[in-house]
Amino acid sequence: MGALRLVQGQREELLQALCLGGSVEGLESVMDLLLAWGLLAWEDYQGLSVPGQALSSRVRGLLDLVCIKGESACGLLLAACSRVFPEARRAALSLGGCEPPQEGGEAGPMPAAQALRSRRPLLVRSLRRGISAALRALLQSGDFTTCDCEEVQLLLYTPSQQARRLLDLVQSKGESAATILLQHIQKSEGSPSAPEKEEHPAECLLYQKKLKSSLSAQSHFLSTYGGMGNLSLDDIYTEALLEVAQGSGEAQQPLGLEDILGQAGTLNEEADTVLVSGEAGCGKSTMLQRLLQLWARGAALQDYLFLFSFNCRQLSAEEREVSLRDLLFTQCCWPDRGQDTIFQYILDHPHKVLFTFDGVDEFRLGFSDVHRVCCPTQCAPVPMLLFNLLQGSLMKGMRKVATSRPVAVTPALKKYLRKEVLLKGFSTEGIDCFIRKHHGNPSVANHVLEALQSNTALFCLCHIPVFCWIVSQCSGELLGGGRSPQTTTDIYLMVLQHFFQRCSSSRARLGSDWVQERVGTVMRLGRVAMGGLRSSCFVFSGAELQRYGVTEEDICTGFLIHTKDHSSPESRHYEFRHVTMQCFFAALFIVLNNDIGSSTIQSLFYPQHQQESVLAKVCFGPCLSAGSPKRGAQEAERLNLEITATFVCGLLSQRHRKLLLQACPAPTLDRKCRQVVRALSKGMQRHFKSIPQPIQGEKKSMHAMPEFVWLIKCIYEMQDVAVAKDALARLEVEHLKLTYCNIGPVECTALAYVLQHLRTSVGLQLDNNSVADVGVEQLLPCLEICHSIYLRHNNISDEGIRKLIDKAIQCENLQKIGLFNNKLTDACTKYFAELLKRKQHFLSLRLGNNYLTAEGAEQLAEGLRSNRSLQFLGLWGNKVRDRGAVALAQALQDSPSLVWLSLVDNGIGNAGACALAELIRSSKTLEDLWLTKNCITREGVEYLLRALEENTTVKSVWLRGNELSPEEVEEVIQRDSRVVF
Ligand SMILES: Nc1ncnc2c1ncn2[C@@H]1O[C@H](COP(=O)(O)OP(=O)(O)OP(=O)(O)O)[C@@H](O)[C@H]1O
Repeated sequence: MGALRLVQGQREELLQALCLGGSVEGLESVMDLLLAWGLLAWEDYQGLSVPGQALSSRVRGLLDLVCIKGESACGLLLAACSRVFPEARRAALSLGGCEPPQEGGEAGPMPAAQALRSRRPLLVRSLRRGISAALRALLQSGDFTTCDCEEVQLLLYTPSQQARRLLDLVQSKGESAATILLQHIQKSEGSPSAPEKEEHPAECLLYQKKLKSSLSAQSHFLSTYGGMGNLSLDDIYTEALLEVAQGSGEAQQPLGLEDILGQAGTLNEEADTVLVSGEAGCGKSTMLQRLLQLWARGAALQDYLFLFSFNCRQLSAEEREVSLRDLLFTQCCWPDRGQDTIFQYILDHPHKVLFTFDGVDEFRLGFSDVHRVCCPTQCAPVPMLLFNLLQGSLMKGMRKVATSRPVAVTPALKKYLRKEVLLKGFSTEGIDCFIRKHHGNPSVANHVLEALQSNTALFCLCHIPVFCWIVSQCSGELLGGGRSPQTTTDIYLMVLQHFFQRCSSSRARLGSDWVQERVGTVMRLGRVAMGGLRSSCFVFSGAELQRYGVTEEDICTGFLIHTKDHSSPESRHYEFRHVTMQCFFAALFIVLNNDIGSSTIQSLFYPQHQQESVLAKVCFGPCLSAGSPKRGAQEAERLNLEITATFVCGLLSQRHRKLLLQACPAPTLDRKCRQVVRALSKGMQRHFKSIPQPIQGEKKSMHAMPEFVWLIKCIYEMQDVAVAKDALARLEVEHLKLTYCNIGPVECTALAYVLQHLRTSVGLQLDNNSVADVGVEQLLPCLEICHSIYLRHNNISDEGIRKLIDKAIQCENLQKIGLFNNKLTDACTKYFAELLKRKQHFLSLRLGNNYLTAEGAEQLAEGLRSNRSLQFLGLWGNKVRDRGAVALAQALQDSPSLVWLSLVDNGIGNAGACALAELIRSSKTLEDLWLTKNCITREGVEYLLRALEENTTVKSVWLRGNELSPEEVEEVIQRDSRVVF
């Protein structure tokens, strides 16, 4: 198809691709190339760059212009797009095969202004990091004024945009300015490190020293360990699992700490903010703390001269309006001298500065990009300043690392992210390593690890570092022989007891009535916790605590710790050791307080329907002074309430009845328990009501939202089979979809506990979560009820498969397994072979994008040979090569059931094609054979064509991306239309 028709036919797609993410970078890079290739005259370019014009109208203008200019102009546009677009965007478009004009073909020297145009894409790249030096050269030559320099360096521009503004301005100044610039660039290219080897002013170096020593001191200890032994971060820090979030299109590789700021997973080159997201207690703050510590020691991120670290919990307490300068110097680190020089240096060298913001979800109002602050000296409310820094309106080019819980990562924020990294807690090896670090004594560590091995539910909980910390902290209680914890409530009750024991005056063990003895402390801290949650308040002044009646003795229990670095050092401030502990105390308060009525419990379970803060009124009452609850996007607040609700369920479980009766009469507990059960049941019903009627021919399917997973976890905490059964009594679906729901091992335990009570069998789709081998093991109890299980992209290895298949063989209903994109190797194919031999009603096995080779295929073939039911076999993206393809084809030749086989991208050549031709010849059932992206030549295709002549059932053989010339492709299509390219 001609280029003009390609552009006209894909106008909408090109428009979208050039406007993607609202960034002008794509369009401007394309225009750079078109200017360089001479397609755009200078006037055309200026017409398309009118300030204030919307990006989409600029793109439309460009598309109109190239269409008017005709076929070859369209060809160049497509060629430019194919150079600029990343692979995923290119793949979604048809960009033809137009070649750009030969570069460097001009005869003889050309005027400098013209050279700037024809070398523009290169010059933009080389100027990006040396704008200041180029401007200095132009100032010195008198071609530029200071006004010109300021215009180029507007903070709103990205470095590439600044480079373009510079080139445009030089063009408009004429030949002399262009000559100076070219000379300057040639000189700096001759000594490439020259502009980079900038000397830092002495004041900056001194300030850096102060910043480093203050960060070093701040990051030495972990706050959870405050006052409990002297473990430093160095002694206890354990690597947690970091992964690039989905959407970058890259394979999921574990990341190291410094990779957070590296290139891997970048979605938007022009954005500056990297977001690390993870659930409560999974280690976000600790990870940042480690990053700061490494920078302060000179062990990481040394490209950054300054690192400013902010804790959003503390920032959100700042009610004054502040400027960027205040934020750096007053809130972070005060420079002893040369404030102006340092601040100017920061403004001039944004790429030398790194900001970290811990817990952006802790701002009462969610991220918003409505109000703009672009001037570094303008005062604004702190959240506004922070949001402008994150989105790059303020201090463009300065890198930021922010952490947040996933709920607060809204689409509005995502737009401005350079990339998103997921923090997934400890791996199994991480748990082992943490526990050994925590317990200096190896024999205690071994005992704790043994206790965990024998209690898989607890072991799963330990993947979340904060739980791992509690379990380690309470090793005495854990090994003491009592009932081993199963739920999060169990382990928080354990830590409650542990802390009371620690501060008990007598060394003797607490008596069995310890709750009764300590109920006063529990209620006072509970009231503080609850009031704080409802107003997103996590830091409390001494005076506030006094108003709640909190005593010195209460504080000594250790649940509250001093807040580090609070802005008003004259008065002490406190916070709970971890926010989950605050949630737990709030839950204790709700359960034990006689005055709490049904509306409170209701507002806990229906947060979206809450009226003006019923809980706040109950709990804060007259004490409510600072920060009354505000309306707004309070997603993180909702998450804390959800955690609290989960604890409420756990506390109301029959298992803890005896303990709580010490502090609360039975009728009160009964009443609350009934209310909670009703709320859970109603919550579930709300979900079921949202299930759409199935379209004809499709299965009745429910896509669960994260709230569904939370309700399931609440039910699990209650540990009451009757509640689980009742909750699912009215769920009638054939397919339950729980994709992208942050399901890890802990959630798997809860899901299996509840879903095993489903009345009819379901397809359980858990794709794109973090189930892993431990999670697979937890899911086994509900495998009986599954007719299909999909676990695509879940970090599962051969060990997980061993356990899965062991159970699957015994499950009558199970007919389909999907394991695309995990970590499976040949070591697991013997299990699948066994499954195929033993289950003669099994229908579908999909193992694409794993690490299977010919050896694995041969083992699988053993099972296929004796199976009479398999219809779908997917092995896309493995490496079975010819030997594997031959083994599979031969094993499937007598299959009476095979309908669909995919061997896409498996390194298969003509020998494999020849064996597959035999399969085509003999099969009476095969309909689709996928052989895309292999290395079959025309000879191999001939075998397939001949076999097709003898087969009437096959509908398609997919062969795109093999080794055929365009003429051969054309000829083959003519021979048999079932061959698809
Ligand atoms: N990498 C780690 N190494 C050792 N201990 C860790 C690590 N990560 C977390 N912990 C332990 O877990 C506790 C909670 O972690 P942290 O506060 O970093 O979680 P978070 O994700 O920031 O939680 P939240 O979202 O609730 O603020 C830490 O105080 C520490 O005791």
